[in-house]
Amino acid sequence: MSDRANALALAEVRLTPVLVADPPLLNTQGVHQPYTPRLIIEVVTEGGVTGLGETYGDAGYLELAKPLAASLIGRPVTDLNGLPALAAEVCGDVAAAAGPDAVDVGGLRGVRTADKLRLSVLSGFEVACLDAWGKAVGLPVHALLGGKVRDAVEYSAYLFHRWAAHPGGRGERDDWGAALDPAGVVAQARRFADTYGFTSFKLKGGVFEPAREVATIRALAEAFPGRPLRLDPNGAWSVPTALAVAEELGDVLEYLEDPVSGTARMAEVAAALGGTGPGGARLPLATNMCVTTFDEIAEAFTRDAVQIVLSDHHYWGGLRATRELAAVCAAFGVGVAMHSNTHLGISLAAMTQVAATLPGLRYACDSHYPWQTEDVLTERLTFHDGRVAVGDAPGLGVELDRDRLAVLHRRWLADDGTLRDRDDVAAMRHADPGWTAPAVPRW
Ligand SMILES: O=C([O-])C(=O)C[C@H](O)[C@@H](O)C(=O)[O-]
Ligand SMILES: [Mg+2]
Repeated sequence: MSDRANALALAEVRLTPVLVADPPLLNTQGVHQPYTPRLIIEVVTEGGVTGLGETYGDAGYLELAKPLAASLIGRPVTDLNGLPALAAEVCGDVAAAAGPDAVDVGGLRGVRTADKLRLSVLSGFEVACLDAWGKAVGLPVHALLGGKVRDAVEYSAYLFHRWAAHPGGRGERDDWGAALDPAGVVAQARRFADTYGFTSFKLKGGVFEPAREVATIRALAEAFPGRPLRLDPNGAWSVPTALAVAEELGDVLEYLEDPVSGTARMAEVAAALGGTGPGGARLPLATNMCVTTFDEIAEAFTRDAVQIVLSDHHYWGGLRATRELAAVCAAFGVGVAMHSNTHLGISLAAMTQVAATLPGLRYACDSHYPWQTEDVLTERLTFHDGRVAVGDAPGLGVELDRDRLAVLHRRWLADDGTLRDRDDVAAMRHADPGWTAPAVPRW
């Protein structure tokens, strides 16, 4: 190996699970726990460069990350195409943990398959390797992906019905207050717009009966005339309910996200929707639930079940897989945008780097980041005019704050295991002891 290649070989990989404060955000499954698990990955090259990655931190992901971390030692950071085969070889047979109908967090992340679990883990390593590679050669990650086509990536305000505080005084308190009716959600949207400059708005639905959520979208449309609005009940509605909501809101929605559960029902809704929406065009359906793997694309696209796929680089297998997804979507005339789950700044930087390289990205991306008051970076990423600037600093352009990392890791160590897996249903039981995962369709 040349000296240069040797310097790019991996000498050390560090895994640090953390628990991150999360507000009491409501969704159709329940409510967010006061702390959510994330996994921070550091890869260190022989040349002394450290790359950062982040992915889901639930126990099942962490278990796969350990053997993958060990097997990376000695391999070059540039060997990204070798990661899937390596993960398949060393991560063991996780099929038992992911039966045929398994889902993650009640379906909020779509199906749970062995392949997808592996991809969700290796994506964190891919990002860390890209960061290290970029830092080693003095190039931003977007350059390693072929170069940026925009200088800033637009994000939407991610609106949630929420309580002022977690039940029983658990967790941290923030100053957002409750948002449980149209006025509360409009006030939340106003603060997002004023603070971050967001001009498009997504409401997490499926929490209250549809008429109440329709009224909230109407209130948002009145408060922000002409602005793109989305509603996402996470598959909680029946086909007739979805069609009724589409009929009522077709003139103000940019798209309707996962109104129903599963490709077959999405196809039914899409087929029935001809003629609604602005100018008589069909109101598009978006998903981050029924198309979350390459295996699910063929059926969904040939049945015209979805018109926009919300990619999530974590579970699609990384930044390069996200670009492959975008290419497949483009070939089928399907739009692409970006989904988010609670995440920190490393993932926001990764999302921004890859989004900057996608020519066909026409929708503002989702991000939970403004809800996260804690981070592991020395400097938080910032939104201006609803956008994150795409810098040209080497790698992801972010730096780890070791003290913050240690604090959030200590919280993970101190937990007795109840918060190490995201469980919105269990969190809801602190407010409503009889709460169980709602049957779908809920309405
Ligand atoms: O668009 C989505 O479905 C999501 O962002 C999934 C998340 O889990 C969301 O429901 C949440 O944070 O409660
Ligand atoms: Mg969604």
